Amino acid sequence: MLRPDAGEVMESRSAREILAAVLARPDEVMLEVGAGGELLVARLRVVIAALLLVLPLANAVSGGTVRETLIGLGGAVFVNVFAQVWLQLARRRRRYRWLSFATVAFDVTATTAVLIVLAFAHLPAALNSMVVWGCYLLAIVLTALRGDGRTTLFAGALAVLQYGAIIAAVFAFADSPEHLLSSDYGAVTPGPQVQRVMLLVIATMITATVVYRMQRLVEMSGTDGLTRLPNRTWLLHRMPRLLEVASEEDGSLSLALIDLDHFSRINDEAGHHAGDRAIRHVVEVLKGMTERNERLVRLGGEEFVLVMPQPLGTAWERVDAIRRVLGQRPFDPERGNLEPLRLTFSAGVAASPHDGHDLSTLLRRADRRLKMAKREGRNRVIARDG
Ligand SMILES: Nc1nc2c(ncn2[C@@H]2O[C@H](COP(=O)(O)OP(=O)(O)OP(=O)(O)O)[C@@H](O)[C@H]2O)c(=O)[nH]1
Repeated sequence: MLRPDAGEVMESRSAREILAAVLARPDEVMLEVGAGGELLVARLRVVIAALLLVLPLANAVSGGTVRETLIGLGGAVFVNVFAQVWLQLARRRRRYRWLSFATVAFDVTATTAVLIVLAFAHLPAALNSMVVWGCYLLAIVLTALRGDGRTTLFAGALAVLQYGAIIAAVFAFADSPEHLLSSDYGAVTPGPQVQRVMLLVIATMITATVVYRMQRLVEMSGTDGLTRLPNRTWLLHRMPRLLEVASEEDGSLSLALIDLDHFSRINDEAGHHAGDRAIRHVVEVLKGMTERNERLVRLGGEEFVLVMPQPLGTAWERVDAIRRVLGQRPFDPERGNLEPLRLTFSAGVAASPHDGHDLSTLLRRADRRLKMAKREGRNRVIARDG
């Protein structure tokens, strides 16, 4: 039977499942991607804030009142100070879980604050200034870079609530219809305001869909198609953070490079399809033996990595126990009169901080030990050089 590929699984999700995915905390790889997005948004905010400083000066030069210029300048300085604070916090990637919610609240509320200031100067400006209102849309759309559907829905809900409150307040404060007429901004009427609120809702839905799609693509790019295990991309994205956490907690992190022995023989004798099934059989056994805090990754071909939050000695014992269990569970090729085949693997283990502090050093060490295990006759696990 053909397995549906990841793309088909993605398409067949119900609306409720999609909503649940958008509301869920993103996976670790997506959080890493989102932290990069937060930093990008923070840098963009610094540039926009710096441009805002020019506006009050332009107002002064073009004959604006001193009061207007000072209010504008005060607002621009306020936004610049916060933009710098958000940038410094975003540089400490993923240190603060609340950061993206705080920055989203800031972006939306800063827009609302400007509309309120405009309302005090000229009531219709609060509801008919397209440029400032457009900042709500920007705040919502930019949440796509954070890759977290929860911040998108938060931005949308906050924008709708705050703008809805401004609409209610403006209509409540306008004593007569003339108060809602402006030569610069036109007439303020309820119809277009409802449309604007609808546009905010639509922008939120579109952005949430983009986030959902991005999350699924990242998930697919980090998943191996044959075994559904995390793949090399996942390892490259995730390991630096896992190593960082282990070092912060003064713990060890071990990595076992596992390579099936004489696997080409299975392909030669039983065929490529049986080879695929043999790989899935091995993965089933390995997955059955791994614990909740361990991660099994398919690096490529018949090569796997097992990541364990254990020191070197314990990790060696774990992998050797898995090796013995695999030896007791032969693979049935279900073809002709071929007997069940006993599959074995060789493995090299390396650990942080014992053997190194980064992924490439650990992989190099583990590979050296794996090669030694192959040379010494296969079906063994080696955790030390020489
Ligand atoms: N069926 C199948 N075969 C694969 C897959 N990926 C890699 N292989 C095969 O795995 C075999 C790996 O062969 P080698 O790297 O020479 O090593 P080996 O035969 O396992 O021998 P040693 O590693 O030296 O013990 C090749 O025949 C590949 O075609 C896969 O996804 N499916």
